[in-house]
Amino acid sequence: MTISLSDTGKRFNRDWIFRKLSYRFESGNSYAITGPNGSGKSTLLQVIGGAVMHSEGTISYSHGETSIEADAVYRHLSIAAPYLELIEEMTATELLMFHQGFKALLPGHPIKAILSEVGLDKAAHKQIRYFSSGMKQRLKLAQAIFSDTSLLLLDEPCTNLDAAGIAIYQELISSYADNRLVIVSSNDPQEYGFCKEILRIQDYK
Ligand SMILES: Nc1ncnc2c1ncn2[C@@H]1O[C@H](COP(=O)(O)OP(=O)(O)OP(=O)(O)O)[C@@H](O)[C@H]1O
Repeated sequence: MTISLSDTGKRFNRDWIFRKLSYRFESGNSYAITGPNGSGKSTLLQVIGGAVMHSEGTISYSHGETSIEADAVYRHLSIAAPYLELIEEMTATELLMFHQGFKALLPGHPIKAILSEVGLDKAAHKQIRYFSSGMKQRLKLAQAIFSDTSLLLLDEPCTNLDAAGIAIYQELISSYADNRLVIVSSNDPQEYGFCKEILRIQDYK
C-alpha cells in the first residue's frame, strides 16, 4: 500500500493542527509520527486511517497500480489506540472470533495461539471487563497486529505495558510487520525505535 499526502492540513475550529503536509508512506517501510503532547500525532494518524476528515489538501491510497477509495481504506487497515474501546462483555477469545467475522486474521494463527503469543493464554476465557489495563493493551495489540491487513496503525502502542509486554510488542513487530506499512504515533523510542522514517509534526505547523 502507498499513502500520499499532498499539502494536507487539519484544523479543529480555528486551530490548525498541521498544514502543508506532503508525504509518502510506502509498504515495507515503518514510520514514526513524533511531537509533544497535544501537537497532533493522534489526529494525523486518524486522518491517515480515514477516521477523521482532513480540512485541506489531498490524501490518496493505492495498492500497486490500483487506487483505493478513501471510504474503503478501512478494509485494509488495523489500528490499536488508547481511545478505541474493547467490547468488555466479551471474553478475549470471543472478541477475536467476533473481529474475525469481518476482518480476517493472519493465516496460520489460530486465536488460541495468538492469545498465547501476547501472554493472555490464561485469560483466554475471562471477560475483558476483568482485565487489567496492561492485559487490555496486549489484546488491542493482538487484534491489530494479527489482522490480515496491509496498513498497521499504532497509537502509543506500549501504553500500560510492563517490561515483558514491551518485549512482546517488539517481538511481534519484528515477526509480523515485514511487507506491511506500519505507522506509529509516539514519543517513546521503545515504541518506535524500529521505525526507519521519522515525521516530526512540529515541522508542519
Ligand atoms: N475532536 C476534536 N475537537 C477539537 N479539538 C481536538 C479534537 N481532537 C483533538 N483536538 C485537539 O487537537 C490537538 C492535537 O491533539 P492530538 O490528540 O492529535 O495530539 P497528540 O500529539 O496525539 O497528543 P498526546 O501526545 O497527548 O497524545 C489538541 O490541541 C487537541 O485538543
